[in-house]
Amino acid sequence: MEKLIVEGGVKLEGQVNISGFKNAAVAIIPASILSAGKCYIENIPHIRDVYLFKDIMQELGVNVELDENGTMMIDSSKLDRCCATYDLANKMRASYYLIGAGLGRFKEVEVAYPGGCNIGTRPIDQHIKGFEALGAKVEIEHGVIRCRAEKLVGAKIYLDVVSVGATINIMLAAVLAEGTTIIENAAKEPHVVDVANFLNMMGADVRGAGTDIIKIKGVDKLHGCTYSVIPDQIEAGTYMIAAAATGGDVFINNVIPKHLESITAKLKEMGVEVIEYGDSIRVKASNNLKSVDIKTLPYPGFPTDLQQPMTVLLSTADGTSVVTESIFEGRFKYVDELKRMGANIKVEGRVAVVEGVKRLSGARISVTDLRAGAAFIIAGLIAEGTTEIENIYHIDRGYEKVEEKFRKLGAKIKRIRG
Ligand SMILES: CC(=O)N[C@H]1[C@@H](OP(=O)(O)OP(=O)(O)OC[C@H]2O[C@@H](n3ccc(=O)[nH]c3=O)[C@H](O)[C@@H]2O)O[C@H](CO)[C@@H](O)[C@@H]1O
Ligand SMILES: C=C(OP(=O)(O)O)C(=O)O
Repeated sequence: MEKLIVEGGVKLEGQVNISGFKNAAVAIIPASILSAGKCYIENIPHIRDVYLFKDIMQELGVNVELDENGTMMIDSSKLDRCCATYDLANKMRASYYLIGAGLGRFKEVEVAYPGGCNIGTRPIDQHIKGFEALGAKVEIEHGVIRCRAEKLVGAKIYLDVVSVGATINIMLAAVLAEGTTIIENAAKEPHVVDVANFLNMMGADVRGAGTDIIKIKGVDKLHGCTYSVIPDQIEAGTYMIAAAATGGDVFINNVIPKHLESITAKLKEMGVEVIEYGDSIRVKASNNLKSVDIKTLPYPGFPTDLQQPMTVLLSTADGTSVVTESIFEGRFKYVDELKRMGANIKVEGRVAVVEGVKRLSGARISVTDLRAGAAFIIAGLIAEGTTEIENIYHIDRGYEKVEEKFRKLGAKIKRIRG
């Protein structure tokens, strides 16, 4: 078992380059099977979820190669059905995109129920509602989701909750359907737009992604293409928060500042200087951070995926902050571990009341999910003494070269076996 050992007390300084967006990559990779042509996807991060998806695709019979520079070649010309077993699909959330993509291409698909971070109940009823509206018959038996359709026909689908996964999955199923599909109350997250742009690059006709109404005119066929994944909004936000937490001065490069506006706004409210350049952001912090209230919301609101790092930042700010998690009811599980480091946080349901303390102290802690892992690294960086972080495979799901990037900023962090 690998662990991360973090020594606290260093102000982060220097430059960090942000990788391709995990949540876009893990949708674009399966989306590529909608075409039998070759796709070259650039800026794919070298992370565990991508490697898992590569395994899933290879197991399905797709030819996939990923080079060191992050270009993935996907050739699904030999694929004649889409069937993903429990062992593959259960390892990650995004495996559910094989349902939309497989249904779109073959009108028939079998995928085991998805896994992913344990942060709440995470139903998929809105995905199913969308597939059914397009004409598919959906059955769930023995943990396997089976969808079949004689043909898929465009429909108007109103999502009862704003769901990134359902929006993307319905887009995937609809691009080769007959007629026009309209998704109302669609998610507007940057990766929804990225997937739509990728689909259009393959010859699809998707309009309105990034607004809450997406129109998809079905086309007969898609072709291969070359596409580059957008920078990771959540990785960028994590380094912004880490810079602020350590009182550092960091240039975060290869970002789209617009995607980071909610984080920038909150950091400024706390008294942190945030300067935007074309494709980089400088975060320059002082040691006196003010408390602020946070409420997670669908984009352009504050992202739930940064709630955990943000709560760590607030744990040593002056005064009391209220953090409301409105997306995933189980996303405060990590707080018990933070308390072992001296944080003063009370959780009631979806609300955490954070009383800023003078300092955290290093402890042995265990990662509960991906973003909790990132949050614990930040906690270790601001704590007095040594923090030992266990179960770091969660972090490797979504952060490329994590200790290398933090070390380049001056952090004392190393990975050990034991
Ligand atoms: C691989 C990926 O991109 N993961 C992201 C994606 O997850 P994911 O796509 O699973 O999250 P959703 O946007 O679908 O979930 C948003 C909310 O809708 C609810 N819901 C969702 C679908 C459904 O059919 N029914 C339903 O009730 C969920 O329980 C949750 O409360 O968006 C989340 C919200 O930004 C992020 O935290 C995850 O990092
Ligand atoms: C929750 C996340 O991932 P997933 O949806 O893959 O579990 C995340 O990226 O923070």
